[in-house]
Amino acid sequence: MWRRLVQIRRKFSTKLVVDDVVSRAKRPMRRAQLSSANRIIVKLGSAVITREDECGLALGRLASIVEQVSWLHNNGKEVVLVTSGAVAFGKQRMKHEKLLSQSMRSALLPNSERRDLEPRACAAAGQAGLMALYESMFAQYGISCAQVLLTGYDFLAPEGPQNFLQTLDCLLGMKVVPILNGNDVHSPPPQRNSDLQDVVSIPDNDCLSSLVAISTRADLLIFLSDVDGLFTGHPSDSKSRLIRTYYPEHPMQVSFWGKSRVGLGGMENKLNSAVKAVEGGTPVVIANGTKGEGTILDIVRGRPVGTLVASNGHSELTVSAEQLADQARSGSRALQGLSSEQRASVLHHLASLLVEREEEILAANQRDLDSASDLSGPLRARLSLSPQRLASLADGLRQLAGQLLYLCDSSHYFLPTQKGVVSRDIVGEEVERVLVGEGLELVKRKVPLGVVLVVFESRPDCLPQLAGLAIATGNGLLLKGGSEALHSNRCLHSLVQEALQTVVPAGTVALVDSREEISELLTLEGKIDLAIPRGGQDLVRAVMEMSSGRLPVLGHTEGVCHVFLDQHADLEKALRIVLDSKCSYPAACNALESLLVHSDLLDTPAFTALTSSLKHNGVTVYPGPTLATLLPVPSPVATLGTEYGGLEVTVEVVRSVEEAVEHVNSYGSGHTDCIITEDAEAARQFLSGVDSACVFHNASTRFSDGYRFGLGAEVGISTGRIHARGPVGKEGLMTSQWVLQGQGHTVADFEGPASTHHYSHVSLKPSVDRGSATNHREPLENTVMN
Ligand SMILES: Nc1ncnc2c1ncn2[C@@H]1O[C@H](COP(=O)(O)OP(=O)(O)O)[C@@H](O)[C@H]1O
Ligand SMILES: N[C@@H](CCC(=O)OP(=O)(O)O)C(=O)O
Repeated sequence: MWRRLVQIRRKFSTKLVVDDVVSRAKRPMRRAQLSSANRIIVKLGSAVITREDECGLALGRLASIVEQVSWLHNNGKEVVLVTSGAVAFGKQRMKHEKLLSQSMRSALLPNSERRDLEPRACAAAGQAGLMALYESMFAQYGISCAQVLLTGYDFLAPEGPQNFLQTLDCLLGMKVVPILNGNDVHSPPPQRNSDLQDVVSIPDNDCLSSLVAISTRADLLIFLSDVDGLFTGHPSDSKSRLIRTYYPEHPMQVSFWGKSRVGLGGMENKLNSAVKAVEGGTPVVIANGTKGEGTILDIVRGRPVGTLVASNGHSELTVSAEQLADQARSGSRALQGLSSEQRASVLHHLASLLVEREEEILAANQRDLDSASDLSGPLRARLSLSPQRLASLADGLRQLAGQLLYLCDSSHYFLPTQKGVVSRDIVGEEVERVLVGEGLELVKRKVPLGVVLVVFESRPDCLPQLAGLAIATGNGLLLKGGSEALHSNRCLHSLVQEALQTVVPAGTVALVDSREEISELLTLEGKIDLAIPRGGQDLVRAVMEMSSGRLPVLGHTEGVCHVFLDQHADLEKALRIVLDSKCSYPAACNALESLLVHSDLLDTPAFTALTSSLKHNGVTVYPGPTLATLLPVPSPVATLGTEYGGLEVTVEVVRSVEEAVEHVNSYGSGHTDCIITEDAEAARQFLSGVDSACVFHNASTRFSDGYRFGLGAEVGISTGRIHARGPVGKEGLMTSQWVLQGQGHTVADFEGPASTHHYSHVSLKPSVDRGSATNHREPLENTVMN
């Protein structure tokens, strides 16, 4: 059929049209572009049309579909409906008629002797019922519809598909919704592989829709069926996964099992038809038409519903989300196979590239800044890179590399050294070694998580930090940066690739381009081990929603950081700390947002000096409700706990350390909070009372950072309460593995009446040699550890 259609089209179409199809087919298509689709074909499978209990049509969902189609139609879109269900609905009607018309004798005949319901007759009966329903439903929205029944001749006749195309053009021009179906009455009963069928019959409506989409040069084809989309295997198999995006240029491994209750084609056929449509220039979404109210509108709005089958623009470099995850997994294994010296040298290489290629990086960054003229001050600050920033990123990477190389001696457990280097590699590092019983040793060692996905906003400087941490810890990494930092991220990523390429595959650290890949990656249970959204709360929430509990998510959320000025604060320290916390980088999440002042300080020159110095540095001060009642200031802030991300700060009054602690725990975000005081007891109270990831005494909140903590770099700052809290460095990307080394031991040797061994559980000193989980060790008591 396809071959013949192409032949006919070649014969009758102008060259211009054929070229147009080829160039349309090569256009890469993303979900977001679907909102500009004008001509939309919506195909409804038989299982969408009819009820599961085989008792008539599914009126509720048909009404919802008609409502959505009408909305699109009334908003200027050209919608064509392709409806199946005539045979399935007709069968239900005919069963009833047959029962009424047959004699008692034939009703009692065994099944084998009864005549089957003739599908063509069923189609004739069902089609009339269907159309009557569509007519009355569309009429509710003031829309007329028309029936167009097609056979293979309409496409393959010598004069080509002109006849029906002209009809469709005319109907669409008159704002009538065409409702198409195969003309089953004029077609032989469907028999696949029959020559006759290839000539006159269209195998099914998936195929028909695809032919119509190509011939009418539709912008979008939607297949509504009774499953959520294309799965890797049978949808009810728990191991199967919904494929979010399918690029025909990179076919994926999919297995097909059966059809819907009443469907004709099956999913394999649907996918083949979709691929043909894509080759003809029309992207396709396969989605569930049996659930949800707004599936069609969601698809047209570009939401991640169902499976998008679309061209990736024939890019050799584009691979599916799943393939990206697989490549990162192999990359992680390759990294783990390297020595710590090798990984350290990759980090040094990357550090040098950041400095040597400064000009190239800053030029790419400038392109982003130029096209982000509408970005607010704080976001612009996050986006911009500088020679100093690149130098400190390079420094951080060298710090990370340095941490991979340490000496072990008897007086200091780990010391950096020039010679006699022994690896203290975090990959495989022993954390515990226990003699379980005679000859049976248990080792707990650190291993990388595997594949980590980080979604970050605005800040391109995250990229080398994240890549550095992944390289140091042997993790594969998938990165998705904000579109505003596209050029900077691409440039920095190419440098990471350059540093990596001689030792591990390029896919070890991959840059993900599109949002839909993210929504697909976030469903890849078992392929991605941790997702880290690094940005505002909206991003964190969106990532959590998209993964819907399938992947662990490490939330890096907002930073509503406080500084509390106790009554025993040293003014000179207070001034330095407050200004540094607020003004050194106001867009950072560790910047000061709320200043709490002890009430005893209100009428002192110290307070006046502090507020005027804030004003002098361009900071706008917003009074809290208590301050507003005590001083003649403008009206108070509407809400406490705001993250300004700019040169603004809330100032509020508290009467004691307890009140300060209470305030921070109520309005803070659990990020970083600081007390400025010379009173050791007040400091102790604050540090033990405040329940945040980082609590400081007499130090700027801006220290809350992986680099400044000596972690080399950070994945983000976790305000969650799991083991990775505060600035998350290498440790946050590791998990552990237990290794048990026995000599034929059984549990029965230790437990039960015939036991010969007993549990000793003696702690041994962990080995510092990587991969030495089997070495015999001395008991911990006998070894000195500083
Ligand atoms: N890999 C797969 N992914 C999704 N669905 C599949 C797959 N393999 C088989 N199917 C079956 O395909 C059916 C949908 O195809 P089909 O019967 O042609 O539906 P329709 O009547 O909507 O055209 C589903 O009900 C599902 O059971
Ligand atoms: N012309 C037939 C269509 C059969 C068909 O293709 O069904 P389906 O696979 O459910 O889309 C009918 O109306 O029943």
